Amino acid sequence: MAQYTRVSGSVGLITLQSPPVNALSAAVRQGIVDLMQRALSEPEVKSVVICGQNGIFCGGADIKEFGGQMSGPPLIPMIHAIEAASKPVVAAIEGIALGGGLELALGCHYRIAHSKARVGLPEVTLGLLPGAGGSQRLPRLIGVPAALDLITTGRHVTAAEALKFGLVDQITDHNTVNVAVKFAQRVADQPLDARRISTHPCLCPSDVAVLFEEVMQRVRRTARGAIAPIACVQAVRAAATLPYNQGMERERELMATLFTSGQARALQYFFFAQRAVGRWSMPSGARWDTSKPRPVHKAAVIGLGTMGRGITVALAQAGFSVVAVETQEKQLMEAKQAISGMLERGAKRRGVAPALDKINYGRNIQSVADVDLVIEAVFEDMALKKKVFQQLSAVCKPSTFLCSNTSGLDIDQLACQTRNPELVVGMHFFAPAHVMKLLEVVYGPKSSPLAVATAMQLGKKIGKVSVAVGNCRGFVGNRMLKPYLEQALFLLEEGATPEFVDQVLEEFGFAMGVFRMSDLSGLDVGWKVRLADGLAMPDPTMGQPTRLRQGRRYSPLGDLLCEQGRFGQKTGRGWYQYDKPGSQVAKPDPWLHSFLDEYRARHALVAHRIDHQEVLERCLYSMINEGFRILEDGIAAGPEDIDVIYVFGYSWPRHRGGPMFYAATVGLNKVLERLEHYYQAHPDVPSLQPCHLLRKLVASGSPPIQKWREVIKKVRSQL
Ligand SMILES: CC/C=C/CC(=O)SCCNC(=O)CCNC(=O)[C@H](O)C(C)(C)COP(=O)(O)OP(=O)(O)OC[C@H]1O[C@@H](n2cnc3c(N)ncnc32)[C@H](O)[C@@H]1OP(=O)(O)O
Repeated sequence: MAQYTRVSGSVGLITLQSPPVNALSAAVRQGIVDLMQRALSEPEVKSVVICGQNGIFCGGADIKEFGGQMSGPPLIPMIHAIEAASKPVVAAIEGIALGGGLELALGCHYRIAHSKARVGLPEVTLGLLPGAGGSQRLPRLIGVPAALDLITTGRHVTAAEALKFGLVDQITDHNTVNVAVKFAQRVADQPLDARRISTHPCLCPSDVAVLFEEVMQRVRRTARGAIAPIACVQAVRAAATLPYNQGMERERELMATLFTSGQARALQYFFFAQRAVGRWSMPSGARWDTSKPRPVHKAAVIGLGTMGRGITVALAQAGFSVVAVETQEKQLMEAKQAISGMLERGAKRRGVAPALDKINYGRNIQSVADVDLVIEAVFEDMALKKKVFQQLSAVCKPSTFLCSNTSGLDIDQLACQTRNPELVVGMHFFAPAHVMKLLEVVYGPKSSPLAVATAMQLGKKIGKVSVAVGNCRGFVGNRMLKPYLEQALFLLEEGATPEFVDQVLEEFGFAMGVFRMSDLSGLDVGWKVRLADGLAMPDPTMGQPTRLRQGRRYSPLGDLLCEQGRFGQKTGRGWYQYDKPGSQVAKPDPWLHSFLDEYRARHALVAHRIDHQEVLERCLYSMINEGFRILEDGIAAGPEDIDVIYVFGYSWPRHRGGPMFYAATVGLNKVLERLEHYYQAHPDVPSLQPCHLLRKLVASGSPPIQKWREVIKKVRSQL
């Protein structure tokens, strides 16, 4: 909807009204069309101002409308009509002008923005391009290089930056609508021809062809298979090389391809999934909207290794007072230096003062007595963590929340060490903790909704996308990673090379294939866990068959590498070789290939040709199958939780929506059929056995992902 009022006698004020972000729904578009006609037909009205209610100009097209039949007046002619109007039209931009919202403003003759407003064309993040003339008007207004930057990245810019670009005409600290109304009065009689951006020439730098080539190469390199960024470059190239009308035609063609693409569907699903994870629930029925968090003013971090340092930085940067504890003097000094460096670099990037004074360092756990929340980040060892939790429980005030940054240990066992187990939750950060967006908030059987709500809110305050998950080995992310890693090793045993497996996964869109990723993380991390679990055998003569554990197939390949001291990048050798320890450039290693040949010969394994399809299906479907088990067990409340965890924590390509959305795209019956096929071929690999929920969903006619929760609920109620 939109509302019309006449202000100061001669200005027609059109206010967009569509909470929460005044998106351009069919009703809003109809309102704009009707009210523009009214303003133009009223002789007393000399100029028009367009604004949005509640301090928000416009969040762009209504994304909810994209899935269905589009109705109402289309955006392009609506914006053309505004630009062609015979009376000056001024956009009063408060809050945000994004996507179609900014395109609407670009159709206006003038743009006045509040100093706190942000503008941008984020369509690329939804698998689209600015298809309402934005790709043609923006380069005409601010030049090709700046337009390419904004359109291919989708980044939001501040009003100050927008003014520098010439994207807005004026910024104000006062009431933007009042300022815009006065401005509209002043320009009422001004000629409009020069204000119609579509009539401007597109000014290009002399080396524009080189610029497009460079940008296209960069975009292809970073897009990981996403098509929208490439189409964005093509659209801006059309603006730079074609007359406006032909450029618009090219924009339309490119948009038509994107609009119906699977990638756009995946990205739009992901947009809503990201927001859905904030509406968490627990199997007990506790929910985000009925559980109030308690404010946290002062926090503590125990253990200043890599994770503890990152967590301390994240907390301090968000304005929390932090007590950072490390019992070893040398470690403490090193950590202090590293944390200060991280804070200084971060502050320099953001143009603010480093939050060094937010942190108090200490070696004594007694110093956390008065904090509201503690995040334990000591070494991943249950006995050590239990000891720390006992100490914390004795030292801290009774109301302190005690959180563990474990990546997969049992939260309940830690809770049992404390006086108030209901205040214990897991807060699983991802390395580097001050950079990575994901936080798994893990509730155990005793965790209270208050503790979950508080950890979720803290996560939000430090800029994380927080997902509440249940307590099980590896939680969601690492639990699903296990079958994926396992399949990758089995593929090596059967004839593949690390390079081939990685190439297939990287072509799929992962930032790194499984072996390059393992080399980066360090092969010794998983090895230590397997040793502790009695899976990796330090001595091969100890009796267990080498490739079998508890009746299941097991690959000792990773253990054998570690026994040779090959821990990955840090030792200069792992699944690949590196020029020197710490180097990041992975090169195929002939030693490893001979090692695999010898290994296969020793175990009478006949290498066979493994193709792309087999690598993808075995690695991804085994992981997806575990995802269905996680849903069945109630560890994740819905598929969105899993997808958000995988995109933000495990570099799953966002334009494929996440593993569960991908399964829906492939077709659940196909995933089931292929898992059955592989399970038949490998009956000693239980992770390939299709789980009950997957079968149930297929039997229910493979409903769309938005309806899975209903089936999950039924399956759980039958357990
Ligand atoms: C014909 C095709 C033309 C396409 C051109 C386009 O315009 S495409 C759309 C371009 N616009 C965007 O990409 C903006 C998307 N929105 C955001 O980036 C953010 O929501 C925001 C506007 C910056 C606000 O962020 P904030 O953190 O304050 O709130 P939320 O993100 O939680 O959003 C609040 C609720 O609003 C819903 N919502 C936001 N934008 C849209 C939108 N464009 N269409 C529909 N709904 C939108 C969002 O889903 C939240 O709803 P909940 O029900 O609360 O989850």
